[in-house]
Amino acid sequence: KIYENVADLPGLSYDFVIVGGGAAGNVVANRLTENPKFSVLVLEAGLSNEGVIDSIVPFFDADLLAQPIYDWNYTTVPQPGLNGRNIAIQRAFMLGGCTSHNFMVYTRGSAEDYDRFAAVTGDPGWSWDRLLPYFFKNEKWTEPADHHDTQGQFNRTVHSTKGINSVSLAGFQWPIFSQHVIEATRELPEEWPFNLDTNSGNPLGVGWLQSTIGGGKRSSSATSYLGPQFIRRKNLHVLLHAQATKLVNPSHIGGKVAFGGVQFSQDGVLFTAKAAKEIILSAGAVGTPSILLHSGIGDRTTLTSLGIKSLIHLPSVGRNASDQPTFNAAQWLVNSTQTLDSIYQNTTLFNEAYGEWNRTHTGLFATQGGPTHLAWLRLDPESFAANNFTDPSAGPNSPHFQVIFIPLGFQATGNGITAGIIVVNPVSRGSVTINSSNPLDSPIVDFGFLQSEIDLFVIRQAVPKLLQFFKASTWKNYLIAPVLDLENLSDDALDELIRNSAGSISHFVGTAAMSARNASYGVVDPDLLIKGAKGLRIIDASVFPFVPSANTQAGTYVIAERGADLVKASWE
Ligand SMILES: Cc1cc2nc3c(=O)[nH]c(=O)nc-3n(C[C@H](O)[C@H](O)[C@H](O)COP(=O)(O)OP(=O)(O)OC[C@H]3O[C@@H](n4cnc5c(N)ncnc54)[C@H](O)[C@@H]3O)c2cc1C
Repeated sequence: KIYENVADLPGLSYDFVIVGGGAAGNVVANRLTENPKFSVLVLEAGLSNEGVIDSIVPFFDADLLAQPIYDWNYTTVPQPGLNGRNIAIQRAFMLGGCTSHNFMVYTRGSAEDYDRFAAVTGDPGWSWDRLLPYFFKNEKWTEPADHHDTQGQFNRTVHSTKGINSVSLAGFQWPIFSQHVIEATRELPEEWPFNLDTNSGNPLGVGWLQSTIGGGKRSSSATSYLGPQFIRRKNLHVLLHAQATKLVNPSHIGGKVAFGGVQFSQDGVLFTAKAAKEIILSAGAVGTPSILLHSGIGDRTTLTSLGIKSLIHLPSVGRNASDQPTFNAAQWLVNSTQTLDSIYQNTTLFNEAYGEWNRTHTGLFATQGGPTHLAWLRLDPESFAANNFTDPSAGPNSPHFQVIFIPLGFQATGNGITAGIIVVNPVSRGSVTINSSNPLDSPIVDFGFLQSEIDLFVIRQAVPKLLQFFKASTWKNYLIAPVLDLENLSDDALDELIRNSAGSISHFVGTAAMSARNASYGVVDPDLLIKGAKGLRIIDASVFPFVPSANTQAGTYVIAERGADLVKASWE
């Protein structure tokens, strides 16, 4: 059951207390309550997702992001790599976490990404082969809203229809634009090969977009893992408007620190939820390290200087943060009215599309207002060596950059298209720190964007490769002109443009990374237990040792599915 008010909860003592009802937290809550003997409380700081139309209609994703009440409204510190700009950090303040407001793009990454997790943690359980069953537990492959013929658009054998969270091909395909993208892959099969399914573990190439959408509606962790058949379980309680402040009642057991409960604030009043078995932090890559630091888990010197009693000296808390920078300046005006610009510029078309969605959950609004295809590509490995860089990818079958093809030029008048470039293996690292002992103060977040020259290099090298794609003859009568003449920019001018315009694709991870049991760094062991603590685990995007070469929700779901099994294995 979902509660809005702490006074309505039957009690405050549970077997498991999960902090954060986001991508990961709701998976863990669902899986643990499969066992009727386990009682679970989820503490979620944000609002309900129920009935929020901008979270339900896929096309309204951008409208939702523009509403501050559904966001934590954090901003980064000035980013030297972005010429000193601060950038907005989008983090959902609602049940379902970022899966309730994200762009719904479903991508898993490469097999090598997960094999690298297994290698750095020394636990083969994190390898692709061992995680594939967890991808399948998560994914419920669903026919697209328009029931179009999907032959040649995906590989059924790498998907599962038995999971919980819906995934589908787009319910509206932008046929003219899509045809050009596919035709260009035919013209340039060496550089831009078509890939039937980029979610097979071998992502290289260009493939059709897959999204966490089912029946023309967003499928979030709240609508799926807390769906009606689950949330009615007697042993599953979710409390909204409950912001965890810190872990409390520490004791020492066998040389480890155990915490008796989680302190949280509702309407300015503090309460404590007790966990008899485990506390699980799933507050995301910003929230989780903040709670740890306020609980005395982090770098001892920093904590002591803030007047916080240090309980576990773990300097890696809040370090190793990474996000994938994105550069969206490759835009063209096009000779077609069939782009998203037409919908945004024409109220009649907009209302017709909304009417269709309201009647049948089909049409333009049954898919997000974004990409039709994604490409995952490599740069020449020798170009890295020639510039004294080490190849940052997880292996030869993993990409260096992603391209998102969007039939939208962001034009006030006329029509256009955009091809966004994303650095999928950033080497730059940022941090989450605190500068006060008040847990309700905002943490200090640094993305460290483009601090390592190699990240800038990847974008600079990707630009000419991208321009080459749009030289394929199929585009000839379709493209009118580029919005910016990227082709004739000097390297210096391009670097400056990148630093002045790059932004975040909101794939922030790694702030409480897992590492091998005996490693001298890291925050959690391969079982996701906090080093030096007892009965305390982290299950969310904070534990990624590296960001996978993917959008991060699928990877987070999989960490949570396996994480839930690790918890169960300890207690069943
Ligand atoms: C704008 C945006 C677009 C994105 N688009 C995509 C996409 O298209 N595809 C994709 O794969 N990924 C996308 N992502 C990334 C993906 O959604 C995240 O990686 C994923 O949701 C992370 O899951 P999580 O469980 O770690 O954290 P979250 O999903 O953020 O969940 C954390 C939850 O904890 C709650 N919380 C935080 N602190 C506290 C506290 N102190 N007390 C109680 N509750 C707390 C939060 O309110 C939130 O509900 C996007 C992210 C954003 C922000």
